[in-house]
Amino acid sequence: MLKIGVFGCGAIGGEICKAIDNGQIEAELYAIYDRHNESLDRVKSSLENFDPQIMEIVDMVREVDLVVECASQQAVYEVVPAALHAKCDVMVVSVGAFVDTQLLGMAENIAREKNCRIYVPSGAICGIDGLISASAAALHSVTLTTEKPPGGLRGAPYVLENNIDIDSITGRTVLFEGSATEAVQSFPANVNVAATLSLAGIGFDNTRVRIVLNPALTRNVHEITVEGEFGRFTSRVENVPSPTNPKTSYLAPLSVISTLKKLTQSFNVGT
Ligand SMILES: NC(=O)C1=CN([C@@H]2O[C@H](COP(=O)(O)OP(=O)(O)OC[C@H]3O[C@@H](n4cnc5c(N)ncnc54)[C@H](OP(=O)(O)O)[C@@H]3O)[C@@H](O)[C@H]2O)C=CC1
Ligand SMILES: O=C([O-])CC(=O)C(=O)O
Repeated sequence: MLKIGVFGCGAIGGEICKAIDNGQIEAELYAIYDRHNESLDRVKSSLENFDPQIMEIVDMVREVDLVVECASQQAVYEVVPAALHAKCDVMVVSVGAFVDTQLLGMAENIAREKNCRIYVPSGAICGIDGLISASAAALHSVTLTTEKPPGGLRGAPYVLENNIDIDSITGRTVLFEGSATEAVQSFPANVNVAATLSLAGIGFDNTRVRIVLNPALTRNVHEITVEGEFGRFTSRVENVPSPTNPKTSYLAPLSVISTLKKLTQSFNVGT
């Protein structure tokens, strides 16, 4: 049975652990880690069938077959090289870290050398399957409009650096327009989806991103438009936010769970 380690036990990590524990994913939850003991305790007490060991990443990668990073962009720098050097596969959720071309190149090189896999789930967006299919021919443009209520954007570096008082904004307001490169650096915990789109499509510099604050919303909305030789598609998802982290949509952990299920199933549907 696939031995999994989960690095980061917040909104996403907690759901993944539960899905392994209740048998939705046929794997062993071998190890977990988080920098907060309360998060580790919360996850452990939610489990009925597994009693994972708490392990720092250096020890975790020696024991498991796959590490799931669901912590932060900063954690990707620690988790991905450690896993790959130890010949351990890795699934990355804080995908925005891959805007760093040195990190991305290094990860690809080590993975090739060690014959390991790096998995990036679709996360909180719909349409990655179509974009990947379309990318087999020429792509002309990829754009993402992310629209969130204040809780989904509060605390982002861009908001803090520009002294934007998001709680005083009463109407729908475009906060940011630019490349995915700038977007994932300015909103590292809000638009990792822009990085996933960039990696699947035409790269970080060519993927256009608009971030909109909408106090009237209760959901996190991501709308994607792709144009290319195949034609044109638009996908729109109205995501229920996670109860413990309003920045994170519930679809994100579901996407990780489904990607993990794919690894353990013999029959797989979708691009
Ligand atoms: N690809 C996608 O579509 C999506 C990606 N994400 C990203 O996924 C990641 C996880 O999201 P979510 O579960 O909601 O986040 P949470 O904040 O709920 O949980 C993450 C946990 O990991 C901890 N953590 C962060 N960095 C480290 C580290 N270096 N070492 C140890 N523990 C660490 C956090 O601590 P602390 O609070 O102190 O940082 C927190 O306890 C985030 O980076 C988020 O931006 C989210 C939604 C969609
Ligand atoms: O969960 C979402 O809606 C998107 C998100 O936070 C991210 O991509 O970082």
